[in-house]
Amino acid sequence: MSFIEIRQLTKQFRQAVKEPGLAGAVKHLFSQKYVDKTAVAGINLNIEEGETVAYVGPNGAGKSTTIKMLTGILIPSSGTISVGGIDPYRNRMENARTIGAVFGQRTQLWWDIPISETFSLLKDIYEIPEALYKRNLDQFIELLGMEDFLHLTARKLSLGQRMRADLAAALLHNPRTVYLDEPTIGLDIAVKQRIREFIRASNKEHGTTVMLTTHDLGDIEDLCNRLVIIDQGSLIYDGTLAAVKDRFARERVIHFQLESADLPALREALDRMPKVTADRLERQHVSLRFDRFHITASDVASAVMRCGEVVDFRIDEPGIEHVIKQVYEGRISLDEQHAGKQTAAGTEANRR
Ligand SMILES: Nc1ncnc2c1ncn2[C@@H]1O[C@H](COP(=O)(O)OP(=O)(O)OP(=O)(O)O)[C@@H](O)[C@H]1O
Repeated sequence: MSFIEIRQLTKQFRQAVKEPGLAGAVKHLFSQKYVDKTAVAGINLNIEEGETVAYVGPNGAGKSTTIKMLTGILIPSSGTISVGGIDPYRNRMENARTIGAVFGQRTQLWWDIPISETFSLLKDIYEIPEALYKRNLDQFIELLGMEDFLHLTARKLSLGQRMRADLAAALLHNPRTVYLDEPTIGLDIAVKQRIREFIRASNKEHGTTVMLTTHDLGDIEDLCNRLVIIDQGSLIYDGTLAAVKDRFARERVIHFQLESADLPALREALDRMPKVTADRLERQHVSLRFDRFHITASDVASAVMRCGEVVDFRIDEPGIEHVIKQVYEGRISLDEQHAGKQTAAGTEANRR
């Protein structure tokens, strides 16, 4: 049995349908209409203890809803969840003792209490032994650089300070699992780095299982050994980031700086070349996107040189950000991976 087991997990929300304007609002008072919105549509997922999983997808894909069901905040419409043998919703108290959660958009700190006192209250709530509390607190203060704002109330903290304090509060009791929903949103790069280092250290030192939702590809690259992509409530990929990169980093963009170019001739030449598209087509700047498995960079360059005088050129590989965006937008299908052809940890786990 895996540490986290999710079976056929589904969540539907009832959403009120209102016609626009005041008339619509009044009409709704007398005859309410609702539609059922499926936020999570039959997800199956196994996660082993100590894994660091990025749970990503476009806006509205169902990420936060899944995390809320895992933390026991929301009850599934159907399906089951087991986290370390516990059903998070039915055993909310027991579950809460073994997990930590950070929701980047909302703080869990007491607004009007100094951060140091919040930590001390959490010690009592979670019944953290004195020695462990002291050791964790000292380490967290140092790793997260919190010394300067421990005496301030949450209300007075900057976003970056607040996120660090939230993270420390979530991990003070050494939870076996942490759910991080956008933990680096809106933060500058220095604070992001600190937070990522802190999460890495916790995973390494305590074997904490980490499930992270993020729109920041840097978070995934720095922290996660497994990538799960969800779209419209369903899993569309479960594997490694490296596997996505290997398979899809086939696209290249070649940029030319030209003295001048015969654009109509170049357009005609491009029409004859498969899998080559123009990102930019101007007399002095041409950027062409091509599939390196279909055509070589030198063939693309030769075609451009026949239509103009090339002064300089450069070839770019697409970042993983671009690849994932294309997956979201449905331009790249990951069905092959999802069918289990790859051997990534996730798919292996899901076969068991
Ligand atoms: N309490 C709710 N009531 C009604 N619909 C909801 C509720 N919570 C979420 N939804 C809907 O469920 C879908 C999934 O929402 P969810 O917040 O899980 O997406 P997400 O992947 O976390 O998106 P984002 O990246 O924008 O945070 C969305 O269409 C959303 O409008």
